[in-house]
Amino acid sequence: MSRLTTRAPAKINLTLHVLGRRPGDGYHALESLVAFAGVADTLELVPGPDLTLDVSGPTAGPAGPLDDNLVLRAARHLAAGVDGLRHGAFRLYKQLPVAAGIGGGSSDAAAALRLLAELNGLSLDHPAVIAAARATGADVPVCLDPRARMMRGAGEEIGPILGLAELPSVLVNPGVPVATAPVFKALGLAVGQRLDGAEHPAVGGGLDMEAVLAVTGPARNDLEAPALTVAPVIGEALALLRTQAGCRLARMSGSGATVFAIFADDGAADAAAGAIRSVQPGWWVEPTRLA
Ligand SMILES: C[C@](O)(CO)[C@H](O)COP(=O)(O)OP(=O)(O)OC[C@H]1O[C@@H](n2ccc(N)nc2=O)[C@H](O)[C@@H]1O
Ligand SMILES: Nc1ncnc2c1ncn2[C@@H]1O[C@H](COP(=O)(O)OP(=O)(O)OP(=O)(O)O)[C@@H](O)[C@H]1O
Repeated sequence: MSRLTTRAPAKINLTLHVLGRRPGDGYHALESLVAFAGVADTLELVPGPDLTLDVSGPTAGPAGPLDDNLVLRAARHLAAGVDGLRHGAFRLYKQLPVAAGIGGGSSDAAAALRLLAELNGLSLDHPAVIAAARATGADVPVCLDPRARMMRGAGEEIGPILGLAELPSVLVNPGVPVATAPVFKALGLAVGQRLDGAEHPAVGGGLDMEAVLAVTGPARNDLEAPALTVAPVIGEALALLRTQAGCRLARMSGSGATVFAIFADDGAADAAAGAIRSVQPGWWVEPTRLA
């Protein structure tokens, strides 16, 4: 087999409810409606005897040391679970912002597992693939087959594909890296603590845009308030999106700092992206679709 390639799209939490903090590992129990954007990193794999990684692209530097890259970590986890796993040379083109709440590293890791699964004739629901995804990070399982779904538990419970309508959107990252752990910590929950009334509304399949807005509008991202204490500029990004014509919903993704807005149509999303870029030329601003 020659070169294999795949895209690693940005993950967007359209909603994120924190139900409490689990006894044992102290991870937070979540319910989140996750969708994926048209903007992506790209990953290729040239099969060969050595497991290696080369990273290029505008955000290659912030992604950190090669040896710690989530692509290699995921590959090592899979190799530990599959005797004689075939691997090779990965090449990652990194353009998603890093430490940004859009699961860039998780999506890269999941992309690596997809390519390795393809090379080795493993299905994505093979127990070793799922175990490697879980061991690599909480967001990796939902990124394995990147289509809109509910995610529960600490990220390990993945619901069926929902088949959401494509949502014209704009993603905005105000340029401040935000690490995930301090945002969860700022919630201030004790291990074992449960939050009452935090349940997520039921989400059906095949929703059109109005139905998605009807479900997501009254829902929340419970990490938005703690993230705002860590990076107040998130509030400026949200305010700027909310003043754009055709904005139907604006919210933070994941643990921030990236915020997204859903627009009435692609034209409104493009116009909003242009307007935001002209006011904030240093920010990462991408019109896209979520699904
Ligand atoms: C905020 C989300 O992005 C929402 O999709 C995820 O829950 C976080 O996913 P992630 O970045 O892949 O998270 P990991 O790298 O596994 O964990 C980073 C840190 O976040 C905290 N963490 C993560 C997930 C979770 N459900 N509860 C947590 O408390 C833990 O302190 C953990 O040490
Ligand atoms: N391929 C990669 N891309 C980005 N970051 C990586 C990668 N591999 C390792 N990292 C490290 O992982 C950390 C988290 O980066 P990432 O961009 O995945 O965060 P995030 O967008 O906040 O993720 P999430 O939404 O899952 O919380 C970074 O600080 C970086 O050093």
